[in-house]
Amino acid sequence: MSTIDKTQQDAEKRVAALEAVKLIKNGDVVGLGTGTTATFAIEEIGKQVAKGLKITAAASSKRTEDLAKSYGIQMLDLQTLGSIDISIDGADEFTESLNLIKGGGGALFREKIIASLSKNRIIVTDASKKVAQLGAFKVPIEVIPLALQYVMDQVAKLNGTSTLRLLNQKPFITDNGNFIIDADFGLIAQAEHLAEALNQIDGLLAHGLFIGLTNKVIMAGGNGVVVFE
Ligand SMILES: O=C[C@H](O)[C@H](O)[C@H](O)COP(=O)(O)O
Repeated sequence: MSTIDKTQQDAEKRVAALEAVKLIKNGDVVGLGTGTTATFAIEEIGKQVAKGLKITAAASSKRTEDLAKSYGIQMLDLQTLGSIDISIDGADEFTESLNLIKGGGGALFREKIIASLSKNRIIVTDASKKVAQLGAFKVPIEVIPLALQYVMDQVAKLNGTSTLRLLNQKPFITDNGNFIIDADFGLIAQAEHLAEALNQIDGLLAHGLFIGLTNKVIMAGGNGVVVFE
């Protein structure tokens, strides 16, 4: 991607994020996503908190938690939360039917917990994330390390090709101490079925197919903001 494209994409991410933050009300418990788009939302929430917005929040990753704290946002422990009023997060791909692939940043497990707890799940994206069919982006899968080969073999039975995610030539380690494999299933004809099949695999902590976990996608593109709900 050229610098101009990246600048345009960042501008779109920011517009979408700011639009989502307008939905937050005083007193809300807010779920904070992870990634570059969620970061724009967290920065804006921080500005609103400085101006007097009263909220508490839960983070989907250590880096989000650190960022939110740096903006003075009061953080809650996800472990003790029974419900979240609104969550704002990014996505790697989405369809008009509001199915997503998430986990490009490796935060999918906590993001899924936040989405599951949340009453109003908002996804913010630039226009590049909209697809007719999921699957050009590989499906991130968080795996308990000792089950790595087993999970890769099960993924192969579902016609997926697994690649262990690396960082500095070592396995990428999630906030939960696990590995990520990026699984290529090609274009996914029936995302619901694949999600169900992946859910059955022991040792697979979470996969990046988010099915029925989104209320609204706010997408910003060259022609302004489009909302899918
Ligand atoms: O684990 C990371 C998350 O699922 C992100 O929301 C996703 O990867 C999109 O990230 P970004 O907003 O940086 O494109």
